[in-house]
Amino acid sequence: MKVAVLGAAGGIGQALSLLLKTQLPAGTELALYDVAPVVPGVAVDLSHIPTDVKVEGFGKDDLAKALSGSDIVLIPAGVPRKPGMDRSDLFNINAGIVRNLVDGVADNCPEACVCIITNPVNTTVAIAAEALKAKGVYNKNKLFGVTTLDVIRAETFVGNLRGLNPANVHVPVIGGHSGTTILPLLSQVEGVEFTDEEVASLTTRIQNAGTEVVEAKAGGGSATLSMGQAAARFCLSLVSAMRGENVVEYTYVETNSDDAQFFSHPVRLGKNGVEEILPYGELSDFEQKAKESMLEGLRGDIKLGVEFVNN
Ligand SMILES: NC(=O)c1ccc[n+]([C@@H]2O[C@H](COP(=O)([O-])OP(=O)(O)OC[C@H]3O[C@@H](n4cnc5c(N)ncnc54)[C@H](O)[C@@H]3O)[C@@H](O)[C@H]2O)c1
Ligand SMILES: O=C(O)C[C@H](O)C(=O)O
Repeated sequence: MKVAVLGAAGGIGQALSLLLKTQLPAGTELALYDVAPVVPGVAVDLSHIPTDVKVEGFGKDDLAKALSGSDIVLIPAGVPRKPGMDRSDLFNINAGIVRNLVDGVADNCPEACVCIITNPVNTTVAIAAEALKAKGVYNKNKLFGVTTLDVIRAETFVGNLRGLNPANVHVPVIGGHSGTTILPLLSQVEGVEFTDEEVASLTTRIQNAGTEVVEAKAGGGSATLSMGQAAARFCLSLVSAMRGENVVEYTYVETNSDDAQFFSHPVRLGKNGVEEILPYGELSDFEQKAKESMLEGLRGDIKLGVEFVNN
């Protein structure tokens, strides 16, 4: 098994690579690619940790070597937000970065599962899909927008509010990954009841959690450590599924449902990526209204990505 991290020298890339070096199964290869000249050093640094995961660093001219033979490609390459920006403000820079890297995936490891972290995820996943289609290698079961951070935040905030261990709390989060497109299904949290006021304030907190970090970092970037943890969880779930285990994660995938072309659902992962897209169940009146009012924006975000590649 080979896992490649593109953007491995960045805030997310380094945290994620550390977690993968210590948690991937023995015998895995971990390829770290970045345009930043520090990337070989990040790989050397990690290589001194005594696990049976072989780490190699690849500089900007070696994308093909980094990707060749990869089974899973994680993409956190690109610029993060500063205070006052929306995720959509990152489109101008990050759209081209994702397009180029996904072209590299199509040329060097077209069968790999591709996990997009770079914002705006609502749009960059559509860009990745269209780029893979243009190369004739798109498989909708192998393209994922990583929305796990919304899930782990929701679990943390609910656990903290109720004095529960967040590790034992499970909160479905559907939709997209920005503002009101992030829709936590608090009505489905087992064993916990919320007042209407709690639902409203928790939903807003989960939707604005990225901004909470951006403001707290005061110009120093966005979530990197919690995102590293979230992406590692998603990658390790995918690895387990590829090795035959039964794993379900919430992730932004092509559904072609009435909601939107791409939508976060509970997804049963398997040897070939998406095994089955599971229904997200019954919504409360609050959740149904919140879903209806965000769909147009989410569809617009997706259209922007489709047009970026095709126009
Ligand atoms: N999906 C999510 O939930 C989520 C969460 C947090 C951040 N993000 C997004 O992840 C992205 C990265 O955030 P970060 O904090 O790690 O940023 P960062 O600036 O710390 O790191 C980004 C890295 O990408 C590299 N890079 C830039 N262009 C590249 C290219 N063409 N090829 C390879 N590497 C390239 C940079 O050299 C840098 O090392 C941002 O777009 C951010 O908005 C997504
Ligand atoms: O908020 C951001 O810009 C980064 C990320 O999408 C997050 O949710 O933390």
